[in-house]
Amino acid sequence: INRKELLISESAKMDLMQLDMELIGNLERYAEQVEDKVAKLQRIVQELRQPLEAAKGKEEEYLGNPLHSFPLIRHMYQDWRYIEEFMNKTVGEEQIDFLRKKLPELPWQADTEEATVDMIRMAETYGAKPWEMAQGLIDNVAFNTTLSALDCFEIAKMYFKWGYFVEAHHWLVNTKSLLYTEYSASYEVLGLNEKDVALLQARCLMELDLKKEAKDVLLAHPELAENSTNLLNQFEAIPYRAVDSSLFLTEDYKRLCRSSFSPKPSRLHCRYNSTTSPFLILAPLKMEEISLEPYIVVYHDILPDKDIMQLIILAEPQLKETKVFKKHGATRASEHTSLGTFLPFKDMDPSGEPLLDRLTQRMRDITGIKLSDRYNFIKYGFGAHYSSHYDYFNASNSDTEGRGDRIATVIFYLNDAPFGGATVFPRLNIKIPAERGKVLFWYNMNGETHHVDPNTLHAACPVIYGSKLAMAAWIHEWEDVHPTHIPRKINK
Ligand SMILES: O=C(O)CCC(=O)C(=O)O
Ligand SMILES: [Fe+2]
Repeated sequence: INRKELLISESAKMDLMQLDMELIGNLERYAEQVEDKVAKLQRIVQELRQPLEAAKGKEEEYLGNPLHSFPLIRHMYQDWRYIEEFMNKTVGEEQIDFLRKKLPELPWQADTEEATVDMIRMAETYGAKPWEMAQGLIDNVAFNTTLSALDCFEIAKMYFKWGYFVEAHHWLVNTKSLLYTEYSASYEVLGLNEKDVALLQARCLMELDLKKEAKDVLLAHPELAENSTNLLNQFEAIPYRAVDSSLFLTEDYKRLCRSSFSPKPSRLHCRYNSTTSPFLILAPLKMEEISLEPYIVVYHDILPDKDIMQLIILAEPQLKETKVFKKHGATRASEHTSLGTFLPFKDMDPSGEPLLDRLTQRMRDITGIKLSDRYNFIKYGFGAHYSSHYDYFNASNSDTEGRGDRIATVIFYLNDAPFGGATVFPRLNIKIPAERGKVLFWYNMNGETHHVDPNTLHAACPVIYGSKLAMAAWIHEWEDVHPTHIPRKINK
């Protein structure tokens, strides 16, 4: 398994499940071996006890019989030595070894942290309450799964780390109620105990200035009650120093992503564009103008199913992690969690070239301008997102050299992402649901002045269920742009 792909690639997760199954089987064999030893020990206990039980109350008479005293002496001399040996013998060493060897292949702490951040991003973006999330309910999508007390505790700890004490406290309350209601014999083994939960809960309450409540939590716990005053004083003396969260979700982003926000039917009507290319006079185009400044338009039904299928077949085997990290002050935030690949790629199936050429030509017919040489195929799985960003660089770099900045963006939607996954423009109150066959096009820069337009800030909402397949491509300023085809300020 490529570690980094653990969170997003389905095949990596499949491998992980396979390994989990193997480890469970191994643990079961271990338990059988231990059981076997226990069964033997219990049988021996019973056998050894029998003669003594028989002698109870008539010990002298019993020992007078050499047929009794001989076995006693022999047994005492011999058997206990063997029993000691047997007791000492470890069982299931093979299984312990197997587990030890597999440990390095298991997810690491960083993987768990990232997965926890993804869960929190889902909860925050879609406004899912801890108990809803624990029941598998996110933004009105019901999953057939639940979170355990251990899962909830992890989320609580992450919130605490960031100094989100109210949220941490909610998740701790949830952890507690799961601790009590669930069959929890295994929690002790798995390192979760009520004491730790209560301690963190008291700490949260102190940070929230709820001293009395904090004390009550400690008093309710037998191991903490005695020490409660001390603990509270300690908490008070050293206030917790929170670590910056790496979420950076704006209210507008959250509002737009939620299913409670449905895109307004655009007041601008669909029209048939037959101006950019003679080709389109014959085949008019269904276009939906979403905004005039910046110019944003959605084209419907211009990607045939056959092409979509072929694109997916081409790209799937090539998908790699495309995580983009951006520095936000002192922390590195994962901006973008998805799998991706550029098309074309080296040694691509030759049938891909004509397909991509056809797409480029199609977009040129439609928009009047030529897309860059490469398409960026993206696959977002559960929780995968792209946080708010601009597509322009507004700086010179290797991408802009000789061809200018990304003046326009095209997004092809290659499947339906019915739950989450919309593209949103938080500053424009615009939401484009990810629907198969649609093409979204917009200008990042003013068509005349080439000034970058900060209102083009956009993002991809986290995917709640299934995956989202899309393809992005960019048009650069000086790259075969036919200025007559750039819409002028239409609304004047
Ligand atoms: O997937 C989306 O909806 C947006 C992707 C995007 O903004 C990008 O690739 O730059
Ligand atoms: Fe973008």
